[in-house]
Amino acid sequence: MAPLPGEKRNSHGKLKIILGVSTALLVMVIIVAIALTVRAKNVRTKSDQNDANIEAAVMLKRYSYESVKKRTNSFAHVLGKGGSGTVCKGKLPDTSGRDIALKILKESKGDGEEFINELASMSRASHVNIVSLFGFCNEGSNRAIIYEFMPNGSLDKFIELYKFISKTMSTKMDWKVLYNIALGVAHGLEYLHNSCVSKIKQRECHILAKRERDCRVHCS
Ligand SMILES: Nc1ncnc2c1ncn2[C@@H]1O[C@H](COP(=O)(O)OP(=O)(O)OP(=O)(O)O)[C@@H](O)[C@H]1O
Repeated sequence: MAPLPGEKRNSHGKLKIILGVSTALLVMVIIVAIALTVRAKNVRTKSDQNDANIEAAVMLKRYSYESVKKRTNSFAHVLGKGGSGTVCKGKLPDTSGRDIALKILKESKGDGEEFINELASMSRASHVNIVSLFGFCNEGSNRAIIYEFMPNGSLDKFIELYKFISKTMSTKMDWKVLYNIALGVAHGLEYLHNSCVSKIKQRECHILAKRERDCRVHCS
């Protein structure tokens, strides 16, 4: 049965309403999608700028947690443990592949401002008798500091080993070696004391041995 003229007008009207609503919905979806894309881009740009600002402030390279985890073989080789974290051996996540000691800080709270400020003051200390900083990682609660690797570890253990070797080989300890170690450490401490890096003066310092005659002050 053919539709009555009134029914036909009615279904045309319904179609127009459906088309109108669908077009409005489509336009809304497009606007929301564009707004979300622009917002995500702004957030990304802001976070990139933030990363660049942090790197500039601390004058150190920032590495991702993933890259340091990979280059320390998932923190497999533990060198030692301190009050604030664990130190692992690894390689610098760059093409140099230099040996590093990575200090993974215990789960840390806060927005990391204090961590960044401390890194900034530590990174300003540069001296031949101070253990160098190579970089850092700051991803949420995953925070780590990358130091140059000191193959002979802490000086007290190195001296013990040196004493042991001298004893077993019936040789005398070379006082020149000890004198050079003491001189290097004194130079490092003197630099820290007289440099303008005020915050470092309040830090705990240890002596680590790189080679027989090359010991450096390590501020952790
Ligand atoms: N750069 C490094 N190279 C080689 N070994 C290291 C290095 N840094 C630390 N270690 C080893 O890890 C151990 C712990 O170092 P860490 O800096 O955590 O000591 P700490 O000063 O007692 O720590 P904290 O200040 O957190 O109490 C050291 O005694 C040393 O054996």
